[in-house]
Amino acid sequence: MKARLGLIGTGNMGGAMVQGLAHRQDLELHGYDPDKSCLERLGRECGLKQQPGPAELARDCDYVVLAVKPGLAPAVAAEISSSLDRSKCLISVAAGVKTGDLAFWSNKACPVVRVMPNTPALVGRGVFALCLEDDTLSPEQAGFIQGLFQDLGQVHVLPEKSFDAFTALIGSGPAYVYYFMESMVDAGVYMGLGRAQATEMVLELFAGSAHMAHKEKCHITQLKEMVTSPGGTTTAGLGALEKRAVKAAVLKAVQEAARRSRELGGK
Ligand SMILES: NC(=O)C1=CN([C@@H]2O[C@H](COP(=O)(O)OP(=O)(O)OC[C@H]3O[C@@H](n4cnc5c(N)ncnc54)[C@H](O)[C@@H]3O)[C@@H](O)[C@H]2O)C=CC1
Ligand SMILES: O=C(O)[C@@H]1CCC=N1
Repeated sequence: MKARLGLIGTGNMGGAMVQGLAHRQDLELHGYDPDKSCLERLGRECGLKQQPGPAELARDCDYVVLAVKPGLAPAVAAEISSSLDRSKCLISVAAGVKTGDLAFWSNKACPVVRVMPNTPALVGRGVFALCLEDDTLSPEQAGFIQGLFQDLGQVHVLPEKSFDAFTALIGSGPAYVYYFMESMVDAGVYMGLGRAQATEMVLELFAGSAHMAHKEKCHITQLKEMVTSPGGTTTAGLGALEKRAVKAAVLKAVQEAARRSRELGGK
């Protein structure tokens, strides 16, 4: 029998999960979102079954993914609580929202799993943190959930205390990478390259550099040194980055994101 997985909220993250899991023959995907346009598109493209509301979705599904904005999590968890039971599992991807609060809002009706994803899940290359600390979670449920997210990318089982750090670094991470990519493309345009061609070059620069870092297995600093000839162009460029404290700015950015994650969780 197919496992029934329901997504409450099919925006950027919920939608990415639906698209990433659409190929799985052993899953029946359900969705609810007040925005009917994204539900209908996912119905057409991915075979998502539309549900009339969160409570109906929770009643009909074995695994219920809460993919709404963190501020909506208390109300939605409370709304579905009477449709949940011990055989089901509530999975939240909401930034900052803690398992203890989710269990409280949903009246401890079923086990709760906290997940922090990132958007490359859309193309099967997400990085996920899973908090599997709820002791009412069965080994079968834990195994199923790990398998689910392994299908969407790389999985790290982490204690909940590491979630603010993971959220700040990896959940928000794609935005930092795209910010840096955008800056590189703008620099190319500033130096007279065409935007389309500069974009193509920068995308391959990132893809090739990441691929090389995976393959070569040496320290990232060594890879940087391989590019940096004494008295050459790279050391001139890196010197300008150091002068503007870009690494310190990156550390600060991740710290600020972690602070916001704690704030969203009410800490
Ligand atoms: N976008 C990202 O990169 C990541 C997002 N997250 C988390 O995922 C969650 C969703 O974020 P996004 O997908 O980016 O937001 P989004 O705004 O793209 O999607 C949220 C969806 O929830 C729907 N919605 C609003 N009220 C609802 C209700 N009562 N019931 C069901 N659906 C409702 C909206 O129509 C919207 O489609 C957030 O809690 C966020 O913290 C976590 C990691 C990464
Ligand atoms: O910006 C946010 O709050 C969400 C959580 C991590 C990535 N996006």
